[in-house]
Amino acid sequence: MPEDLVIAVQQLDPDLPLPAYAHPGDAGADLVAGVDVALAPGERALIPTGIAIALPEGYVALVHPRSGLAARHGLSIVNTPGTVDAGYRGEIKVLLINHDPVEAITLRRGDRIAQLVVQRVERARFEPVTALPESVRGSGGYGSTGGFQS
Ligand SMILES: O=c1ccn([C@H]2C[C@H](O)[C@@H](COP(=O)(O)OP(=O)(O)OP(=O)(O)O)O2)c(=O)[nH]1
Ligand SMILES: [Mg+2]
Repeated sequence: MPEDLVIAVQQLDPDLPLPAYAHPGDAGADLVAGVDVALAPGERALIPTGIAIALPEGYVALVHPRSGLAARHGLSIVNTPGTVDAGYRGEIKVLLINHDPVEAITLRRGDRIAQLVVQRVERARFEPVTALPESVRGSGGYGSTGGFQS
């Protein structure tokens, strides 16, 4: 097993847990809501998680929705996946949205609302050119290979 990457976490709200993996091998560490929330159908809200982190340079943390909450309640994240930059030292927040057309969603402080995926990331230098190298796909996109059968 590779060694864990150690990430410093500041607990802005000491009663809330650190991000935690539910199982060995999980990619996402669960984040909890720092407050009670009620979301009407279609409503969104920026929810604090009670933590701030210091990612090492060369890493990013992505805030992903939890699939169970999405499937059962229509709960997702507006800007999914949210991007936590390595230099960010503020509180991690989650921009939740209730996609259910009729049911409100009620969440309690401490409920697991999202998951944080830590990844290595490249820093690019964007270099202007007059022509790009050719590729098999070329400029085809947005359904150029077809869609559903129906
Ligand atoms: O789901 C998210 C997304 C972002 N952030 C924090 C960390 C990130 O480093 C910072 C800025 O995010 P982003 O770059 O996506 O937002 P922006 O609208 O471009 O703001 P800025 O101008 O501050 O970069 O906000 C979160 O806490 N949760
Ligand atoms: Mg930005």
